[in-house]
Amino acid sequence: MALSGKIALVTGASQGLGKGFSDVLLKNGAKVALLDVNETAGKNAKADFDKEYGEDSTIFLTCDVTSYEHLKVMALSGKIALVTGAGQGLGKGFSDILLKNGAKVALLDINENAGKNAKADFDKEYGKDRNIFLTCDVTSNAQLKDAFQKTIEKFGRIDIVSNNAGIVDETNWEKTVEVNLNGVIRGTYLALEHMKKGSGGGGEGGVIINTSSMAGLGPLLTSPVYTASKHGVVGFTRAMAEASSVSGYGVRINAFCPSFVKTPILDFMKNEKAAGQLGHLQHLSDKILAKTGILEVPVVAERFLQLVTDEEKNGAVMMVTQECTAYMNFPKDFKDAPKTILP
Ligand SMILES: NC(=O)C1=CN([C@@H]2O[C@H](COP(=O)(O)OP(=O)(O)OC[C@H]3O[C@@H](n4cnc5c(N)ncnc54)[C@H](O)[C@@H]3O)[C@@H](O)[C@H]2O)C=CC1
Ligand SMILES: CC/C=C\C[C@H](O)[C@H](O)/C=C/C=C/C=C\C=C\C(=O)C/C=C\CCC(=O)O
Repeated sequence: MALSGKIALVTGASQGLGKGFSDVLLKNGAKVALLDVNETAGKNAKADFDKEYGEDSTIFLTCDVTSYEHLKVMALSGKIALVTGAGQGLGKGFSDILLKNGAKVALLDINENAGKNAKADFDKEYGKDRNIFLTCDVTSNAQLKDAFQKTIEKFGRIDIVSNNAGIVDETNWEKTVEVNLNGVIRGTYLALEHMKKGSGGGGEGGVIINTSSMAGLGPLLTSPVYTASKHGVVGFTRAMAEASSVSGYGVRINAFCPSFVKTPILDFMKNEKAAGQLGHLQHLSDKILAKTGILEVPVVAERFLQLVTDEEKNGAVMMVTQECTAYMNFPKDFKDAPKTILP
């Protein structure tokens, strides 16, 4: 069992030599990601290997090696991800695209029903062993710590963390800050404990994506506290990214800023109870939405994957709107900041 604990990736793995190479790797204890452009043949090869070595020993990924982009995301084979707020909406979309591209995912959510339903959906699509659901409230350090620990116990390590859980509540605004900003800070610090390289940690590096919003870059007038929490996520992420780089942690930390996306969170725009002091501005919500439009989850998830896999990006802030996907250019120096000079 010389290859015990090793992870292999084989292209053209569904038949011929590729299948033979995969077989010998499996026989010697490795786990193998089987890549092939021929989906039927690939699934048949996986079924053969399942019988011989167990379901958990291989994954099959449809992959055309003539596409660099395609191959690059396949680099998620064998990677372990943890996603907060994964039961529905964007977090479920992010988990889906990570699983589709070969990662295993720990799904964390405070909502047990949503989390269990998401797990059941993913079990059908990707097999039971590639995800776990853990009930977890990101406002509790103890629960979040425990969820990181359980992910390590199940999958062995963590490579990708998506601090995504978020709410809109301008009435209980302290909770909005507690979930959206403090939850992201907690998740980032715990992720670094497990992922950072060097003397301070035994990790292997990785990437953290913190979900902010376009409301992290400019004001959303119906939701000032939400806006503040998301601006906080951008500032924290950028500073931590520099700190990670200077400290040699090998962990990239980026912020993700979508405009409105069709998920249940948008119901809050019509919910008077969540409007706090600004109920009188609620009639403007429809006008704002009509102006910006509403994105679909799979489109936004593709962009998220781009940010996860682009190894050049650390401290990047990606915005996603109907018009474009772009990285924000912030001034590097006070002297470069756009300004109006007063007499
Ligand atoms: N949908 C949109 O228009 C946009 C959403 N966002 C952000 O994306 C993230 C995800 O939002 P959506 O999927 O749209 O919302 P959603 O409401 O559909 O999903 C949020 C998930 O987070 C979970 N959650 C809430 N509080 C939690 C806590 N304390 N601990 C653990 N899980 C918790 C919920 O149970 C839910 O499953 C949020 O941070 C949100 O602010 C950013 C830009 C646009
Ligand atoms: C570079 C920045 C340029 C322009 C930004 C605009 O000026 C403006 O400030 C834009 C804000 C846009 C926000 C868009 C969507 C955000 C949605 C969410 O984060 C979550 C969804 C709903 C919460 C909203 C609510 O219920 O009030």
